Amino acid sequence: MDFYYHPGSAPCRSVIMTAKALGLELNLKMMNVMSGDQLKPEFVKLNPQHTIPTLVDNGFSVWESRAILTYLVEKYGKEDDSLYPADAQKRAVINQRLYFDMGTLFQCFITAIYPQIRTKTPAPPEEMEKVDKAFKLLNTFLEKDEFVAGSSLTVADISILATVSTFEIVDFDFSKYPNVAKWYENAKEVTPGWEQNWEGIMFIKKFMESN
Ligand SMILES: N[C@@H](CCC(=O)N[C@@H](CS)C(=O)NCC(=O)O)C(=O)O
Repeated sequence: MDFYYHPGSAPCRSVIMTAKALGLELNLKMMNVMSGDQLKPEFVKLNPQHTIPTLVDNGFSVWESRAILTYLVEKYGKEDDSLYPADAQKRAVINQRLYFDMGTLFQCFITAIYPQIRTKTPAPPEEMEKVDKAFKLLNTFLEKDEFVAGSSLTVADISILATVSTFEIVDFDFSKYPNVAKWYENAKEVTPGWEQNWEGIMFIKKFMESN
């Protein structure tokens, strides 16, 4: 399976962790989006949206990290795999969390935190308010259960773990959100591939320090 990625990208890291959880080997193909690798015609043929992560499984090309995560579990996981169980209501909660991650949590990373990484300027207060609101919501999701979508680790935890850990680049204080802080400590312990995820975070930290 060819996997087009960059270690600094949270969506890419969520795929790496999910593959590890499923015991899958990825043929890693590093892409430098800063220098435009994703715009090369041979890549645009695979993914006209020219985004990473992109997975090519035996000629079948799929992108959008959360679509890749569910594809991998459905194709290569166990029957009724706990990472993405078959039950419609369990799936609905997992999907809700995945869409929350894509549309709200990761989105506010892009608008509030990413510019700080690129230009070292603090985010406008209204952008940081969106971050606060997103983390408060995540804290609420974690009121009853140990994991973001119930009592066991799912692809929603893996996707959100990739996002939440990326906030560490700016030394984000999780202690204001105690359920999130507790979940984060546990998720780091129990998620396969956490070490590779952390290497990606360190990669961005070094990039920030050297620029
Ligand atoms: N929602 C997408 C986001 C993908 C994305 O925006 N990837 C960025 C890198 S993190 C990218 O490929 N940018 C290059 C481009 O859009 O040309 C996902 O989760 O896969």
